[in-house]
Amino acid sequence: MAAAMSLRLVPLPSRATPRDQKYSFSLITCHSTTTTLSPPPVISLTKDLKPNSNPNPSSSCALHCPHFQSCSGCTHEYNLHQPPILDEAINFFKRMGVSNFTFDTCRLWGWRCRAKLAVRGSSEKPLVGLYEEGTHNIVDIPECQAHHPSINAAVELLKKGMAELNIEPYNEDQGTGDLRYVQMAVTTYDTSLPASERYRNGKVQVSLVWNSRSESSPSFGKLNALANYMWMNGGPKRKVHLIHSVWANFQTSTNNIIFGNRWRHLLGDRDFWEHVGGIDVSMVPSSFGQANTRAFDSLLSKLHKCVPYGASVVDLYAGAGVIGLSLAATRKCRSVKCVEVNKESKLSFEKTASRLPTSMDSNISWHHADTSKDPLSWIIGSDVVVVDPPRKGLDPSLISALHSLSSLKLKDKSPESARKEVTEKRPWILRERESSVQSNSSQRAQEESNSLPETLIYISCGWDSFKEDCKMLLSNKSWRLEKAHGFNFFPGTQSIEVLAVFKRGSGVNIKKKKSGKKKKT
Ligand SMILES: C[S@@+](CC[C@H](N)C(=O)[O-])C[C@H]1O[C@@H](n2cnc3c(N)ncnc32)[C@H](O)[C@@H]1O
Repeated sequence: MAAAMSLRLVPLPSRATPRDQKYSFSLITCHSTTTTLSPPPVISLTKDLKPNSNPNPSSSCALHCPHFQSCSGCTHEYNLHQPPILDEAINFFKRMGVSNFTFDTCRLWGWRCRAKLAVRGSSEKPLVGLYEEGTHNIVDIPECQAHHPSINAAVELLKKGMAELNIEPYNEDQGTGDLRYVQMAVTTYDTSLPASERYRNGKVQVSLVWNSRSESSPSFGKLNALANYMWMNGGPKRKVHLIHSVWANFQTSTNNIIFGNRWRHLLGDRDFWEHVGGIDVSMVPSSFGQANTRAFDSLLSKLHKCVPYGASVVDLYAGAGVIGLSLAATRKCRSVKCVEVNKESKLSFEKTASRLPTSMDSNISWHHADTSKDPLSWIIGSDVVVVDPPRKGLDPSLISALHSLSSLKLKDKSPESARKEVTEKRPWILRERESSVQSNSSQRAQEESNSLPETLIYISCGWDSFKEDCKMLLSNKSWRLEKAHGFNFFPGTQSIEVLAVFKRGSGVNIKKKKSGKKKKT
């Protein structure tokens, strides 16, 4: 069984030097145990957050993973509460004018609720894991400490099924074999269990990426047999109900894109629900989902506090709209527009929206669109812009649009002129209706306003791109950085998740500019 953890706050050892005492990190020690997973703790390392000196590994939170170094998934073994990048983040934000940067850490093991794993090797001895750094060799990671334990258990079951049914893993060189990848996503939302037991009893939605074009290919029988094996041995009739559902994805391409375009639900519940940000969230396997469900939930709690009640919000790079919809529900937003390029996310958005409280009076819509095309048209009319781009960061056209806002306001003083210039270009008006979804509890027509956003909330999983984007946003003084928080989304890796809140204008100067302009007219 995978190690679980307990966390406890302990006083500093009496031998601690005055220098050590400055670091709030020193107050935390971790103990790896073999007990089952407890509910996820969230620990805020906020007070006196200072760059780390030279932490002593022996008193730190260690990974304890047998695959460390051979597997490329984790890059550091000790002090998991303090990713090495944290020092740099603290210093960066200080330079950008934010000295009260906070960092929330979360569970250190068993945090990954979503994993995409390559399947290679042979049917008798399948390897299911990640690539070894810089090679095309797969490292088998049966005891991965980052995975939710249900993922490791489901992988073990999969391997047994492959061996029994003689299922050949994919061979990259020859393009032969059946099973290429597997995606394992865990739901920890089983309301029949007490809340304290839900996390550790997570159930797995298994997606088998099959090396064929469709259900009509000759190997479909084998695929069905494997799905049935997993269901019979891990489904609801077993003492330990591990498998939530089984899906197939068909992919024959020789490039390294994991999923093909064709999906088929095979067994179990089609609907997959999780509860984050105060709402029930539906996730189809083809849509983006956050890997660290609990840490995402704590990020959403913090994010909610940054959005005024009744605000009009645009959620760019929205996926299935989890962020936008959770804001709609918790902040009673006047309107929420979600913009996403992956059309597969639409279904999840619709299902999630259908479970929102019926009493909500909010215009909610999801748009299948590329944020980089005419981004200004999405931004105008919103009070708050939320961006959660992929690791590569914001599209340059979006940065330019965000830059141009202050000059726009100065130019277009009359609402009529702004409306004339901007409204005609708005994609949610011009695009085909079927590419968007509107969920409107009051049947009120979509409000169109020409207000410009005062708040920009940037959620980032790519530290390097965030730094560049942040510098760009601040460069022409159209935005200022108000606050920033970090989250330990990926313990054991170099990555952190950042939530940064920008306010429009450079502060005092904006007033001077406004009054100067007034005098002229
Ligand atoms: C980091 S994910 C965030 C998803 C969502 N905010 C969530 O938390 O579930 C980034 C999302 O941006 C989408 N995306 C990437 N490029 C895009 C673009 N140019 N326009 C719109 N969406 C894009 C991806 O498909 C993905 O769903």
